[in-house]
Amino acid sequence: MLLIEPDAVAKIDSACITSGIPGFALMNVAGRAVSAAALRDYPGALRYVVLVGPGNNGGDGYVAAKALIEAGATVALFRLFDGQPTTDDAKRAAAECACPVQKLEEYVPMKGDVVIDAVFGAGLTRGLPASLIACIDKVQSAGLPVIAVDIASGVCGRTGRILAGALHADLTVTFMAPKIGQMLLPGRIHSGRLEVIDIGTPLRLLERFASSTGINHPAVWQIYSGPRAADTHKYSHGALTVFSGGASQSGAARLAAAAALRAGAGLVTIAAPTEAMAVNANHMTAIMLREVDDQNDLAQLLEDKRLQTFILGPGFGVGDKARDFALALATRRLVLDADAITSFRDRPEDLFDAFALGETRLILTPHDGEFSRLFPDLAANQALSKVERAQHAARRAHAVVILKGADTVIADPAGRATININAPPSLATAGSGDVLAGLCGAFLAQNYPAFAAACAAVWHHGDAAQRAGAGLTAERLINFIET
Ligand SMILES: NC(=O)C1=CN([C@@H]2O[C@H](COP(=O)(O)OP(=O)(O)OC[C@H]3O[C@@H](n4cnc5c(N)ncnc54)[C@H](OP(=O)(O)O)[C@@H]3O)[C@@H](O)[C@H]2O)[C@@H](O)CC1
Ligand SMILES: Nc1ncnc2c1ncn2[C@@H]1O[C@H](COP(=O)(O)OP(=O)(O)O)[C@@H](O)[C@H]1O
Ligand SMILES: [K+]
Repeated sequence: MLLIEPDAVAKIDSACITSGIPGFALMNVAGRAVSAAALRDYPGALRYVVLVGPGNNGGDGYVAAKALIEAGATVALFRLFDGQPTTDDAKRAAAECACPVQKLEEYVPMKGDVVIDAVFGAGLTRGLPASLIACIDKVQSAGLPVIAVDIASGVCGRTGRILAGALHADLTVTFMAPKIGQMLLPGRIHSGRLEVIDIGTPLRLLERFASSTGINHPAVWQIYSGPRAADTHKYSHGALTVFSGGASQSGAARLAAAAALRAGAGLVTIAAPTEAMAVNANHMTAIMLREVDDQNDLAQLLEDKRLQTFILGPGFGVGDKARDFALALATRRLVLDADAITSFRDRPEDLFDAFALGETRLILTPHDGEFSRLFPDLAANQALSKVERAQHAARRAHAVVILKGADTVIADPAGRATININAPPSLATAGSGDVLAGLCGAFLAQNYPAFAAACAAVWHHGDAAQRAGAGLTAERLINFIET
């Protein structure tokens, strides 16, 4: 699904005008859609309180106020700052709205109020003024329902960040397409339920100015999935090898391996050190087991050219061995997770250089902590959004980066990115990252390109968790994977 950045809003606006669609016409549709949503969702409101700002977001607010009055509702309008609106369209909307204007400071919340936030939208450039923050506090402590126009005021539409204060909306009525900041945290939480309104912007303009970032969706990998050919065999359907840690840390590799098998990898092998052979053998049936202690054993394993895909990291332990193994696997497809990521904290370039040439074949799956070990400068750069951090990292590492969290971002070296939105919070459970690594390995082994494999893995991870419901454990999660 398309996403847009706030910068694109003004570009689309002027392209519409060039195409003969006046901005005021769009504003009218937008404002009327807000009033319709308010009447639909809160028909029992005693008063609709419209808070307006100086730009076109405020303009939408004047249109909504006018439409609500025409529908017979009681409306009160409060304006941030003295003076007239600053844009021609907003001036016209204000002039056509008969509702008396009061100062924002004068607003006293009353039971039965429904607040419509039309203060700032795509044009927010800095933290909120003190008078608005005071008003937000009043609204929020009175527990009033809030409908945000386009974006909840205070949320940055590019990063999802809150600079200084922001409203918590119950519903956001947004226009044209969702904004990136409504998908990333904490902006997603501040947006409440999101309703996207087609205000008549031509699709060709939307597509021209849409972000290269989209919402993660099966359309990204659909062309690579499909039924198995009748003459398939287990090697052609993806042979995957997962490296196990020592005897007491071997569970993570088994979780990854079991998830991969469930997700359709044809043949899954755990490569374990001698000390972990018995424990692995005790816990596995369909998964193969192979003894690999050191680099010599690994070199022997790699002589089998059918083995093209590997997972290294879950429970593996941090250190030289993880680093050496990862570098030895540089000509194969590799999912690098957990300890194996941390193992490169002092020499990340060694990893990046090893995978620099040829097709993208490395998937990195860091959570924020692991990310900051490999990319400390990107993690510390407050100007970057989570999407931008992942994009920079992917370019630098010549890898697909899955930057995990409640708003997981997947990025590739070419600048493509998706934001995943189907993951429930029940995934915050020990071992669920190992299951994700297994899913990545499964799709990579089935010859999905790395970006498609990563997107499919993250989506199926969330999908399985949704179906598993409450009381999720990593083991249970695996049983709900359906690909
Ligand atoms: N196709 C379209 O384009 C359509 C767009 N539509 C609507 O237009 C909205 C975008 O409108 P917009 O560009 O006028 O921006 P908006 O959010 O109203 O704010 C800009 C004003 O706020 C000011 N300002 C900013 N931050 C501030 C702060 N922290 N504290 C104080 N002031 C601050 C800023 O001042 P400046 O930074 O320039 O000094 C400027 O005056 C969009 O979200 C949607 O609702 C619809 O009508 C449908 C068609
Ligand atoms: N609040 C949340 N909502 C949705 N998904 C989450 C949330 N918290 C964590 N996750 C997901 O759960 C997984 C946790 O992985 P990770 O941090 O590696 O944990 P572990 O090491 O315990 O397996 C990641 O895929 C992450 O995106
Ligand atoms: K708003």
